[in-house]
Parts: sequence; C-alpha cells; structure tokens
Amino acid sequence: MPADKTAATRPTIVDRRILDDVAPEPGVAKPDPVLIVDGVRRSFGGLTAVDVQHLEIQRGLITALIGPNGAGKTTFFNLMTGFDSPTDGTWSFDGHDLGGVPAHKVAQYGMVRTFQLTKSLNRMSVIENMRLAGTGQTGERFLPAIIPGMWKKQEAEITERADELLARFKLDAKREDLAGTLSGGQRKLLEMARALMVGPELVCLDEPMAGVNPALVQSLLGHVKSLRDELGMTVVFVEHDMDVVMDISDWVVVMAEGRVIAEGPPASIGTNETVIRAYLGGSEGEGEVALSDIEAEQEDQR
Ligand SMILES: Nc1ncnc2c1ncn2[C@@H]1O[C@H](COP(=O)(O)OP(=O)(O)OP(=O)(O)O)[C@@H](O)[C@H]1O
Repeated sequence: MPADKTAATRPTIVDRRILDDVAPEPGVAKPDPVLIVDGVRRSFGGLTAVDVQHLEIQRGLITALIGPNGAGKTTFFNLMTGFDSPTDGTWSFDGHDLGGVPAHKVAQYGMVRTFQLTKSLNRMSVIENMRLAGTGQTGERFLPAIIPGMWKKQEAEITERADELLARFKLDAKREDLAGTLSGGQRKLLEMARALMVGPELVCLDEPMAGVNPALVQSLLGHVKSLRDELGMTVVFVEHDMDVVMDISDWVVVMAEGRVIAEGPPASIGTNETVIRAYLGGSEGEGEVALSDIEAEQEDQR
C-alpha cells in the first residue's frame, strides 16, 4: 500500500460520526473494529501490567490511549505489535489472529508502532533511517537477497517511497542530515515517517508530542490528522497532554492499573468520575477537578 495513493487506490475515509451511537462504556463494541482484544494480560512477576478484558478499536479513526503513569499503555502497545508476548489472551488485527506473531509479521499485516530514535539511528542520516525502516520488512525475502537485479529494483522502490514520505512530512530538506541533529518535532516526524515505510493500516504512536516545541505542536497534529483524513489510516496514540487528546481524537480509551476503566468520545472523558479518581490515585477529589489540570500537574512532576 503506497503512502500517497493514486486515484485508483484512494483509501476509504471513514465518516467520523460512525461512533456517535456507540455507548461510552469500557469494552463496548464498535461498528467496524480493525483491532479486537480479548482477555489480554501481561504480568511481570507479581505485577499485572496489562489486563484488558475486551477492547475494540474502530477502523479509520484516531483513538487516544490515556491513563496515569504505570497504567500499562506502553506495555499494551508492545503486546499488540508483537514486541512483547502476553501471559494470556487473544487479539486480532483485520481478521488475523496475532497470538505468537512476531513484530515484523505484524507490520506486514499492517500494524506498526513508532519508536524513539536510538543512539545508533541518530548517527545515521535521515534518508538512511528511512531506507532501513523499509528494508527491515522486505529484506528478509529470500529471492531479492540472492538475485542482484531484483534487489536493486527493490532498493530503488524503497528510496522512492522514502523520498515521498520525507516530502509529505516536510523533511526533504533534511534528507542528508544526521538524524541526531534534528529538533524534537522533526524527530517525531521522522519516527512517524519511518513507521509509514511499510504502508501500515494502523499506526500506534507513543507520545507523539513529547519533547516537541509548542510552536510545532499544531503542525505535528496536522500531520497526525492527515494520516486519518488523507490516507484513511487508523491511529492509536498514547499522550499525556489533554489538549492534544481533546483536539485530535475521535475516541478515548482510559487505562489504569492495566485495565480499561473508561472509554468514550473525548468530551465524555474529562468529567468521568472513575477516570478522575484513577488519576488522583484512588482518592476522592475535592470539589470539581479537571482532568487536564491533573495531567498538567503530573506532567510537571515527570
Ligand atoms: N519489562 C518490565 N519488567 C517489569 N515491570 C515492567 C516492565 N515493563 C513495564 N513494567 C511495569 O508495568 C507497569 C506498566 O508500565 P507501562 O510502561 O506499560 O505503563 P505506562 O502506562 O506506559 O506508563 P507511562 O505513562 O509512565 O509511560 C508499570 O508498573 C511498570 O513498572
């Protein structure tokens, strides 16, 4: 699936009102779920980090995954995308049962997650980073590896795709720069662009706005929205900034102590008492407390 589609292969854009009649309840069924999770649990010794009874992610929309520190959000991403294995449970993506499926195969099915750029990636140029993200998936095929002509063709396709994505994310001017020299916002764009090298249908973004200069947040948010609005992708993202969550999500899932404790449209979440109690660590709030204020305060303490 190319990132910038021709008219013939243009994606179906999902009508965002599709969730209007869905009840804001944990585990509620969605009209067209692309990801379905059942009884997924992950324990580390005596600690249950993730314990999701049932969760459905609607295809083609943006879902935010929020929750206090240690709620299990990152572990959940790792489990879904094959970077970790659950203690129990089943989950399927677009009809494929993903139990025991390794990360590169999950990516081939169309679900990927972003990673922060590591030290070694920082020492590579932007275009090399992109090429590597593309080769990681296709380089394992046996035939291209032993037939030089076929490999060259594949390499040219990877570079072409990388350049298309760099242009989309306005990183083309940085093509030859070392990734380590990029600003916080540009690094986030590169992380996103790298994930798109495999042409995913669902992309999991882990804190896409963390470390981004406030002046660049709007432009980054525009890029995330364009994944949904122009490419028809499903986006699931973990984020602590409530303004960002309210701005771009169509649906919000709240985790605490590994469980999904609430889900619903963004407006329903900020005033949900179960959610506010979870953020306050189980204690009762004194009078009216806004979730955005609690998150902002906790963000300052991080
Ligand atoms: N590899 C591991 N070994 C042991 N415990 C782990 C491991 N990974 C995560 N945990 C624990 O599992 C719980 C969930 O962690 P996780 O990082 O998934 O939460 P999170 O919601 O992403 O938190 P944050 O918002 O702070 O990033 C935490 O108590 C964490 O300490």
